[in-house]
Amino acid sequence: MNFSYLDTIDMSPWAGREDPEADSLRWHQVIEPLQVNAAPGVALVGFACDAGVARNQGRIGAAGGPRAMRKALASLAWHRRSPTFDAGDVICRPHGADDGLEAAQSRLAGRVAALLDAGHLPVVLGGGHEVAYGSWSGLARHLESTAVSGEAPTIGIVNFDAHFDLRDPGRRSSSGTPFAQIAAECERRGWPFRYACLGVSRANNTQTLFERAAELGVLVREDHEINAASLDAIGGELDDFIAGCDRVYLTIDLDVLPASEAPGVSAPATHGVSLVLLEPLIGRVRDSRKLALIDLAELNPSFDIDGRTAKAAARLIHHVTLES
Ligand SMILES: N=CN[C@@H](CCC(=O)O)C(=O)O
Ligand SMILES: [Mn+2]
Ligand SMILES: [Mn+2]
Repeated sequence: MNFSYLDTIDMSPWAGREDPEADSLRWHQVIEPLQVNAAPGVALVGFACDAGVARNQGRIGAAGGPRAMRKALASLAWHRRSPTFDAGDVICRPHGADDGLEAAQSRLAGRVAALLDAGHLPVVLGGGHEVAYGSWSGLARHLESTAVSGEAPTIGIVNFDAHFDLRDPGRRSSSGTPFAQIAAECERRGWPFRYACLGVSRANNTQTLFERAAELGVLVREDHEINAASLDAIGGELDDFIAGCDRVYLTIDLDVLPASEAPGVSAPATHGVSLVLLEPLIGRVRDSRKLALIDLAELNPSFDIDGRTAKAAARLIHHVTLES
């Protein structure tokens, strides 16, 4: 692992309220900058990038997502036991006419793979949903290097999203293409492609995307299907999906939340799936013991209202990293 970046980790977002009473710690008082040979724990990595959103004709600003998520997380109460680290940012920088997206995704993959090799649970803070291709590539790199020769790992992708993000990458990938890119990469490697996309808005995904999802055998649940009455049944489907996978990659596009709960995204959802419904489903993924990697995408602080979306993201990070 190349640890040269460890000296540059910016801990300035980790500040906030301090209570004088005992057992009153908050995230900012516990989180540490990642060190070489640190004990395995949760490792936060920022992906400061919205080049994929720009390519996808979206509202840019997601590059500010990692800092806003850290600041929202800083003051949340600490209820964990194992260590938590800030593993710095991967920053997407243009080089001349190149917006730098592929290079940034590749650097993210390297960092995620190294964190996994060191036994950490990476939580990647996006960034547009182009983060997913970098995140998954890191897990793939890690599994490749640890797998018994010739064995194809079954990575289950659980995506909470109003969108499939299965657009044809054609000549240019974007925030709308990561799962099509991963499907193609799985095919190239002879690996199974297992994808669950929950919270999809029919009104915001074309017929072609629904057809592609069907061809790829995607487990789909639309936004309006996820309600209090269906929650247990959909949770059961999720459990069955996970049972068929070796490891799970959980990716949360914050635009799965209703626009009132998450206004600070590129493409706010008119219907969405409320946090109240999302949390129990995410809890099932967490408790599966197969969760290897998490990312949160599309937080765009420039469109947020009163930090609502950043707070929702922080709450989800808190929830998904809770120990039983
Ligand atoms: N990350 C994905 N984005 C959506 C954007 C949709 C929109 O802008 O309305 C997609 O490509 O489908
Ligand atoms: Mn989306
Ligand atoms: Mn998405």
